[in-house]
Amino acid sequence: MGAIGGEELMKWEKIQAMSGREEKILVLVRLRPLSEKETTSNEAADWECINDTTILYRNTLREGSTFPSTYTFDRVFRGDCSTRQVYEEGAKAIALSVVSGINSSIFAYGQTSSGKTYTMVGITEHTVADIFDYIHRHEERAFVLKFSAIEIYNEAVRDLLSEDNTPLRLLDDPERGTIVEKVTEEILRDWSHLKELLSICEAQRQIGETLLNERSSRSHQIIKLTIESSAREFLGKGNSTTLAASVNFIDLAGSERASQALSAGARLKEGCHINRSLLTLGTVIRKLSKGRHGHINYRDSKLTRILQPCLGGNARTAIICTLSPARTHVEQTRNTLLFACCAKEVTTKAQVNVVMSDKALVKHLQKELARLESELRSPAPASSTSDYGALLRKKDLRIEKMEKEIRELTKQRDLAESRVQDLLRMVGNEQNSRQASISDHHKSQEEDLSDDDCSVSESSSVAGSYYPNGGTRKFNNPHYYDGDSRSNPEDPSYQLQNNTEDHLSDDTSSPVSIGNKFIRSGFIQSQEETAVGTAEDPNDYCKEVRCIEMEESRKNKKSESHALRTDENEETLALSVSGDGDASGQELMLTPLNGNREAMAAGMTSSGGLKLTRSWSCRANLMTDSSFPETAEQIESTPPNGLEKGFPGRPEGLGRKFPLLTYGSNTSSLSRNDSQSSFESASIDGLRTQSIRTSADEEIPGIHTFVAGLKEMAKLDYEKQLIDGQVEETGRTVDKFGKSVKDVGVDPMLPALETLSDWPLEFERQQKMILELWKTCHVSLVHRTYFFLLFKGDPSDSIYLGVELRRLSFLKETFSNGSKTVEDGRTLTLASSMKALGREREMLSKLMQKRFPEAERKRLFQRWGIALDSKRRRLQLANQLWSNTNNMNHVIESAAIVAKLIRFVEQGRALKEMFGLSFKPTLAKRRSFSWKNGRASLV
Ligand SMILES: Nc1ncnc2c1ncn2[C@@H]1O[C@H](COP(=O)(O)OP(=O)(O)OP(=O)(O)O)[C@@H](O)[C@H]1O
Repeated sequence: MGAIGGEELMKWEKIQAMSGREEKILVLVRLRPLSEKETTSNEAADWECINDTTILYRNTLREGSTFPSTYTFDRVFRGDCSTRQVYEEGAKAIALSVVSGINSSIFAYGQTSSGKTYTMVGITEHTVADIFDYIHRHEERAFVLKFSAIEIYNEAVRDLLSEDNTPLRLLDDPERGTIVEKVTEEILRDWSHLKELLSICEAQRQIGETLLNERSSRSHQIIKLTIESSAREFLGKGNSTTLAASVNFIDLAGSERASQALSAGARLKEGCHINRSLLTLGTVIRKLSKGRHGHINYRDSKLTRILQPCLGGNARTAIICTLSPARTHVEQTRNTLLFACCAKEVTTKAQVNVVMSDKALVKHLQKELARLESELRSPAPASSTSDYGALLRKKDLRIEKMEKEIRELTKQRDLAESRVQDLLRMVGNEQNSRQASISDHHKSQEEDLSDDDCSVSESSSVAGSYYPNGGTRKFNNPHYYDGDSRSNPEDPSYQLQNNTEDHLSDDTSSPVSIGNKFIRSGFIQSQEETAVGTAEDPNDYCKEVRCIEMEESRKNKKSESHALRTDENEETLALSVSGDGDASGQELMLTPLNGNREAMAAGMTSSGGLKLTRSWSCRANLMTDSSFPETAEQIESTPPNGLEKGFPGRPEGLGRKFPLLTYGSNTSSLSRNDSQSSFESASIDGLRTQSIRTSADEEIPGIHTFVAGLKEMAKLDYEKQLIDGQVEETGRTVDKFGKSVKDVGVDPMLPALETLSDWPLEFERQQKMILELWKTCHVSLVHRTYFFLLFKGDPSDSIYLGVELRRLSFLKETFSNGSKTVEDGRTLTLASSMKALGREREMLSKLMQKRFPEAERKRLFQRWGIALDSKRRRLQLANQLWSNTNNMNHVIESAAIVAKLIRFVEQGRALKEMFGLSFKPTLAKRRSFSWKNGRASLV
């Protein structure tokens, strides 16, 4: 015995030498035949496989030339191909890599009913049958086969082989990456046993589905087969090598858009999560297809976290895209093909996974040593000088490669160390802030009575310091922001405002305790990672949150250290927070860049702080110090844009999906999110409430959630228009101004947006309407601030502005009729919205104590015309915020103050791009638009 089997060793050395090569994901397309139903309803089949690699769209006349008519992939399968053929000629080579110790995965992607499950069941069975066959032919080796099955539904992971329905947690293992905790594994003994398990699995799925509204296509199912094999001869003798790899069979949820299958409430929530996983998958594939530059957002969904190795990592991967040929599904088919095209470009680098016993490793090294020694001893033949040269070059290359690896590893180590440092610091900060918030809470309770502005709990502060004409203008005129005085009393919005918001915002009868919420702040972000109603361990939150926190803190640091670049000829406002460490001397300023020197002279003391560029139309106001010239009637009489007619105006329509603007009567508390710098008014976002809330009292979704809600809404809105026929099949939205906007920003796979020809003017107009409607509908100030800071006039903002306008118009109409709307089981009325806004103002007033040092607060009070000896000065200020939507200075400064209060760190375009809200136009020349461009429309 003694020596490890030479043959054995050679074998895995050979396999290892083969591994580590980059290869592209194999993309297969399978067209199913028309279903019986489709045939009965005389559906036309528009797609045809014209050879083994090309699929053709036959109906090009109908679509014009907007889309390509042929698509080429590694292999395409016609409707009459069997699953056996798809396996043999497509997936088999990849799937069976697993027996050589190489991880592999087979995905099925496509819309509902396109044949994903039909295909995957067959592929799984054929693979397992072949694996068993392989095992029988290799009796010299011992195999252990394990089988597990999980389902991801609404971002909750469930073990399909366990009776226990408790959602499973994801854990980050330093060696194995993200793993699912405690997945039941069945040891497989034969194929029929697998069949049995598959049927158990299927039965479980069906039971689960029944519970989950019978929506089979809503979940992602991952079946994993792990194979460990070692030479039987050496088993148990401590000197064997083991190959260990897994093959994953992934039956993804239907890729169709949520609104086509879902309506509201739980279904909407479901769709939202499905979208989250599928959208993230789409984004990840799209980013990977462009090369592995920059951050890949695997961690944004459970699906991509679990499947990270299969997407660009250590695995061989095949994606089977299933298609329906029916004409009515053309859009979904196109989307699937678009996904397939991106997937084609993604590369993975699979390695052979060898687990070597210590003894085997020692033997291997001894052998290697002996070989090198003998090479040294026996001089090479004289003729082989050139061989030496080649060898030397090879070695040099190897050394270079190893040095690179060392550098990479050192970098990783440094990063890990700095993360640990960050974590330690964070833990320390959290403890400090916990204590601070507890004491603040007590203080603020006392202060509610006395409103004594003397305590300072934080070292930075905010006070608008930029004023038109370069001077420091005192806001000592209480009517300075009183835009309402010019409103038309006939105007329903005027009535709404005057009857309600003003007096309600003074309502301080229900103080909200936030002290305890501050303590939990570090956990907020993690809830985005958490399923609704899942009882995940708080440690899990903690773990996930901290990663995000570190990410955030890095981002924050970055944004604090450099100002955003803007076009040189673009006059831009910068919002600067100085950070010189002196609490009393710190200021947040609205500062003009490139164009208003007087303002710079007016006490601008920024010291390399955070700068927020913005391009909402403010120049006119800055220059003229006047309010909007338009009266409320003019604004009112501005015709709604053409898309308004698609507005459903009924609770079960799009109106039900207006979470961003709805005010729940049952969400009464507000709190702070330190990690995300966000702050949510009571019920800003129904979607968010549905998606990530574990306790309504404790959660404050941040900007990520806000953005997720926006995107979802934009998507639903688009789909609504599609259904109503306002969007052509080509994906163009036509509004009454005759402009067309391509369907982008709605689908992550669609890359382009056409610039509106006179977008700057249109932006001005829509912006004004939105500002008015926000006030009329008592929209959360935090929502307004997020929106205002995110959408600054880029052409790609048009989608979001349009959606916002339609939602607000619906809400206004609902409220002015005295009607209510139901959103996710909550009844929303004008009164509940006003109440929520009142609570939000109160909460913001409390945060002022924490965020602004005393001197800063005083300055703010003076600027906003609040007597320093008056009672409840902070609340007075909070009540003034966003109260005059006609005055852009007011709006800007209100946004600045709220941003500071909620610790919103705006990172300009980067932020939007980070969230995937920005989409570059391709056809028309992109026009840079800033407040400078918008001037004409305002003066
Ligand atoms: N290639 C095919 N040949 C014949 N029938 C097919 C084919 N593909 C799918 N079907 C049939 O179409 C129907 C829908 O297929 P399947 O359930 O696999 O779709 P799916 O994409 O998995 O849908 P979901 O997303 O809802 O799970 C089934 O009745 C199936 O038998």
